[in-house]
Amino acid sequence: MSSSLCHTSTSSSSSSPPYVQKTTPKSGESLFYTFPLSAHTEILSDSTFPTPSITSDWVYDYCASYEECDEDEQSLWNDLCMSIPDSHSLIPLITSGCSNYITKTSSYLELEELVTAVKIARCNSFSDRNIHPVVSRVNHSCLPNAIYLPTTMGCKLKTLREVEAGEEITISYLGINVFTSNGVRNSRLLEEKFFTCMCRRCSTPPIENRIPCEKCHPREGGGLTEEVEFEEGEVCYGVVMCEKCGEVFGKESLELRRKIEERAGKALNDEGEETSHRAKQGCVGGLKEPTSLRLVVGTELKRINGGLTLAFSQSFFDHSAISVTASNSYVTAGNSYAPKTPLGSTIVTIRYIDVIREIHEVCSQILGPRHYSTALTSLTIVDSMCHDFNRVMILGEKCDDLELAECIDSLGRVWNFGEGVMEGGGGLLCYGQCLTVARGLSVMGDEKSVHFGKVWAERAWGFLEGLGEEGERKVCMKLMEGKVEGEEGGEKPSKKMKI
Ligand SMILES: C[S@@+](CC[C@H](N)C(=O)[O-])C[C@H]1O[C@@H](n2cnc3c(N)ncnc32)[C@H](O)[C@@H]1O
Repeated sequence: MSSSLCHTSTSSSSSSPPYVQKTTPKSGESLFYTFPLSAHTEILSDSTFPTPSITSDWVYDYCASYEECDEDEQSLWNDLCMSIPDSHSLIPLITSGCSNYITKTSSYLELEELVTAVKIARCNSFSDRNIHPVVSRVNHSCLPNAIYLPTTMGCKLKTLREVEAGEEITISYLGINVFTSNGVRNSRLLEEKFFTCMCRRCSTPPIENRIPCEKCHPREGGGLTEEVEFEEGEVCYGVVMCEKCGEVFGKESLELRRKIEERAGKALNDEGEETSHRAKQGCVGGLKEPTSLRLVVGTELKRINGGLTLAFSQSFFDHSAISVTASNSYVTAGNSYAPKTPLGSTIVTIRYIDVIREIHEVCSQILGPRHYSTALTSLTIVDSMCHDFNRVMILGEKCDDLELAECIDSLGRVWNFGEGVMEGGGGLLCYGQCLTVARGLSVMGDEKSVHFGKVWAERAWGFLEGLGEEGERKVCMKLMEGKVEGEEGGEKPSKKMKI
């Protein structure tokens, strides 16, 4: 598409907006843009409704007959109340033609009405509180062509790629989970937004959860080694069947993999209420500072087919650390607090990031490098390292070169994963971390590092050019010119990650 033919601004000379709202059979009211748009163009900006809140108290107050409900109904009420964040918006009720609910403030709502109202609020609000008159009509796609960006007064939508005239505008409601498998994405959408997505990505075979074949993969007696992992030419992958030898993955093996995947997902999504709320809808996510968790470490050995011996703590599947080993012994990677007694159990305190490191090790060895759990746990580790690098650089010091090299190595794989799963997904997934390593390399000061710093800055620029904040863009531009951090009053970039 020629960019000269593309619409570049939302300020159309005609009085009607350059988009139309139409009803589609698959997803209800939808937004279509009338003109072609180039990548990273502002589509529209929107206001936010004032947001009176529906609190748990509110729900109880307006329950018609809680006292009169039978036990099952009361339990439904209780679940409903538990599920309402305190700042939930009342406005969706108005926008969805439920304004009669508002006028009923002096009377009570029936349970069924309220359940409907809360569902409407759930489906239409951003960050669990903001309703936007136009943007709340934008549907979801797992291959979105637009991104939601909050602003001080409301929000705006920008294109992620070129959009053809008359094409539907879509965003992702999934935050970082848009990089997960078809099954995970859809169970989240069903649970949180009450629909099943049927976008192009959902109807094609998944690539985000491919696992190495147990039969033709050379890993007798243990997990994959880093060395083997990345000789991708020799490694065969499949979701339920190996693409090369046709071996069907056994039930037990898939079950174990599913459990590991679930555990990783739980760790990634449980890291903080704030983060998971932010990641729920719209596109702003973010990884929090590592927090401490109390862990129960117990160990048992389990043999699965293919000669792989896995020693894992039972509590790994609840909230704990895990160990992988090649033989009958076991190790507790990086966890000096853990007891060396198999089947024993004790309570230890371990940092969140250390749990992620252990889970990542398991994901990497059992699920392989192409699996989203491996990539996303790796991203969390990279993000944590970037936090540390930023702290060091604020003090005017250089990053530890070995740590920086390790971080860059992992970031390269995360980037490739993002690019493979979604077009332009590398930037979407990790542009902030790319910028940090670019700074780290630039601060190193030698010619080679500065050169590689430019390469990483260019990667970040692919996203930041049209979608980043001004401060980030300035820093990125300086790094692309090969200017060392701090020169000419270079600003510190935000370490925040946006999804
Ligand atoms: C924020 S609203 C979007 C506007 C909505 N289509 C309407 O009619 O008001 C979210 C709701 O739209 C529907 N929806 C959004 N994306 C969808 C998709 N990819 N497939 C099916 N339904 C979708 C679901 O009912 C979802 O709960």
